[in-house]
Amino acid sequence: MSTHPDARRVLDDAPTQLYVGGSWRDADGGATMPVEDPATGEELCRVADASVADGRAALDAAVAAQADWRGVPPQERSEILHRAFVLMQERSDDLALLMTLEMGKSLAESKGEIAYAAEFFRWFSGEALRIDGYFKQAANGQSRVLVMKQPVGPCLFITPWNFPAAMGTRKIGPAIAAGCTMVVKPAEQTPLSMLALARLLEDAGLPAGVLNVVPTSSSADLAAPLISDPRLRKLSFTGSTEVGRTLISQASEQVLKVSMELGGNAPFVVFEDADLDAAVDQAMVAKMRNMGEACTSANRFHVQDTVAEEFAAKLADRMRALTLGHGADEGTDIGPLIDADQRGKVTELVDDAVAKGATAVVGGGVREGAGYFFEPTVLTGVTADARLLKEEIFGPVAPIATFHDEAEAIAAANDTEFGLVSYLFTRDLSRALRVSEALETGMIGLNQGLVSNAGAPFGGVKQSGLGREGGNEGLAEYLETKYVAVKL
Ligand SMILES: O=CCCCC(=O)O
Repeated sequence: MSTHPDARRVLDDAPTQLYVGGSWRDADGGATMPVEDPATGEELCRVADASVADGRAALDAAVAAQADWRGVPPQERSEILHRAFVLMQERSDDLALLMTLEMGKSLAESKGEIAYAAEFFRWFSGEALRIDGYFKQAANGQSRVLVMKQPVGPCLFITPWNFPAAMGTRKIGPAIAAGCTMVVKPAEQTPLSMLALARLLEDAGLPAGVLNVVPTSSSADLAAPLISDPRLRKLSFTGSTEVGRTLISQASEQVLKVSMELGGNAPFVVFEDADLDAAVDQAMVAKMRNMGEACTSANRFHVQDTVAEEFAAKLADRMRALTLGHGADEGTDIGPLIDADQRGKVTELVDDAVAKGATAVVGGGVREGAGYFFEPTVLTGVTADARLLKEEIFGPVAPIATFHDEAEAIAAANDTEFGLVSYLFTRDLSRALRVSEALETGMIGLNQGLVSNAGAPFGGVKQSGLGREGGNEGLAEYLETKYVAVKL
């Protein structure tokens, strides 16, 4: 258990029941599941473990609330979101500590995530006021075209453990703005942050039944009947491509609208004309944010051969200087990975690269002792057949490969079935635009290692997903377009 002076209080105050139809209640039969501290492996508390029947009750509540909720004026929906934004800032310290306890990231990172998560409430409180349509004369002058936007209807959100608040608010924010009701199934490892968000939205005045939260240890069993229920109108998921594929196929039965934020394999491309120190600074952000447990994480570094050695040495120095520890402890830079499975996968990928000829300049293995720690690692001499160039690492490991010219860099960057984000470092404007046009990803960090922004369209191409979250595009995902042909 963390020695942070507020840890016990924050855990004792945290809601641990299901939130359904505006009431807090136990799961069917009183079932509970443990929440573990990944830094120590200890049980922090127990949370209600929703059954299939609890999931159905949550959808019943969302369906029952939909008719009234869509009639609530945009200004009221906007004000609820704005109050939620303010409350999130007021509660930031406690929400961040709760997140660190259940997820492991450092307190500074958790505070950063709470601030980022709150921005989705602020952004969509504005967007709620800008839902429009249009009226025009038909081309032949004989009739009129009236176009209106309406809420899609009840949604199911399946959210991940790596950003337990922000991946929720960027679905919940636009759904509230558009007038949709929802059921949220948070990740089994991190239910506390989502339940705390439900309490916050209740305090912000969100009417009963608009948001329902059902943590469960039986995700697939709970989700499947909801996805095949004809009353559900939309499914939004953030997580692996493998699970996303299954969900898309289940959703096809009812021709559900889907938004999928799936896996990534982000290339971080450094040309010899880049500002190398700035590139190293941004590499630390792109690689080490969230201990590398992010779909946006720089998965592989492609560095021009003339500067690769210098880049690797500078990156290794920065990685060596990081302090591993409990996320709630003063001075911790890097927390643990989420669980033994995740750490096992990272270990396997690093061992594979080393067996095929890579060298660990720093790190390379697990940190022994309690918790799921993995050392910050830089690998050089990574061969083209190493699995970690193709698979998402989701850990603090930076493999460095080299390229000779621009064409080779683009080919290497695009050599993946994923297409979420690329990072590109160059001081040559023409090259920056040329390469940006050639990169097959939904987002590009140009001379910066972070693309996240509530006001921008986040999302991928290829097998990284469908749809966009954030920006104006994020609201459109929750609106249907209806056209009325008007005979004068
Ligand atoms: O795993 C994906 C998380 C994306 C976090 C972000 O929005 O930056």
